[in-house]
Amino acid sequence: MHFRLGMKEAVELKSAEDELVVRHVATANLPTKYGHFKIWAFENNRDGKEHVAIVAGDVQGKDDVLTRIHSECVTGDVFGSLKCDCGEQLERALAHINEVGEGIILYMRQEGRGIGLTNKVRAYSLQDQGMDTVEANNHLGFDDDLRDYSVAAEMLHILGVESIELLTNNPKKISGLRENGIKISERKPIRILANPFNSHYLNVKKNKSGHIL
Ligand SMILES: Nc1nc2c(ncn2[C@@H]2O[C@H](COP(=O)(O)OP(=O)(O)OP(=O)(O)O)[C@@H](O)[C@H]2O)c(=O)[nH]1
Ligand SMILES: [Zn+2]
Repeated sequence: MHFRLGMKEAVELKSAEDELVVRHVATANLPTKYGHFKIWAFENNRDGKEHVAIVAGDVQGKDDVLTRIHSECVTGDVFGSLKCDCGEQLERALAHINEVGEGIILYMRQEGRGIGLTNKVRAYSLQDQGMDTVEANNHLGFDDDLRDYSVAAEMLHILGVESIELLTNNPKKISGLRENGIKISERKPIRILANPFNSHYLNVKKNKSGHIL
């Protein structure tokens, strides 16, 4: 049978297709050098990336759960790059949440603030030639930050937290999560000492990207 959708049905179909769906797929024990956690794997229809949650203790139904939303940084998190503060922030957050005994790290695969690893290396190459982080992104045709926090917010909803204390220096993360229905009772800063390779980067984060440093 042949039929045509009216405008109203077509619009409804489109919004149903666009609706964000995040699903919890599996949970397993994850012993680490920082302590024992559980790892939760999720899938979603927005970016198709494999975001995970690292969870200490029982967070379901709890208020003020200590939480870090960490954006993937392969260079910093894996290779110990000194160009940024990511690796140290991740280690600090894992150790701190383990100490407290209850908390969440969302490891979001938003490499390079959402431009991906290859483009971040392109940006680093421009930085080698004198540009700062923001200029390099703009030169490549990207905004300085492409991250969106809707998938992270849905992961927190699925984990069942009532409210969180967010470990961050980035006010955009706070507003991005709040816009997606997450209650943030407090912001907790992460203080990392600068080194000769990242001091300029940290200054740009403070002066151009609005980080509280
Ligand atoms: N495009 C680009 N991304 C970078 C650069 N340096 C680090 N990143 C990425 O930036 C992300 C981390 O974001 P930051 O702005 O450093 O910090 P944040 O996560 O927003 O804020 P905090 O919660 O305070 O850590 C990671 O995905 C890194 O890969 C860079 O020079 N260019
Ligand atoms: Zn980094």
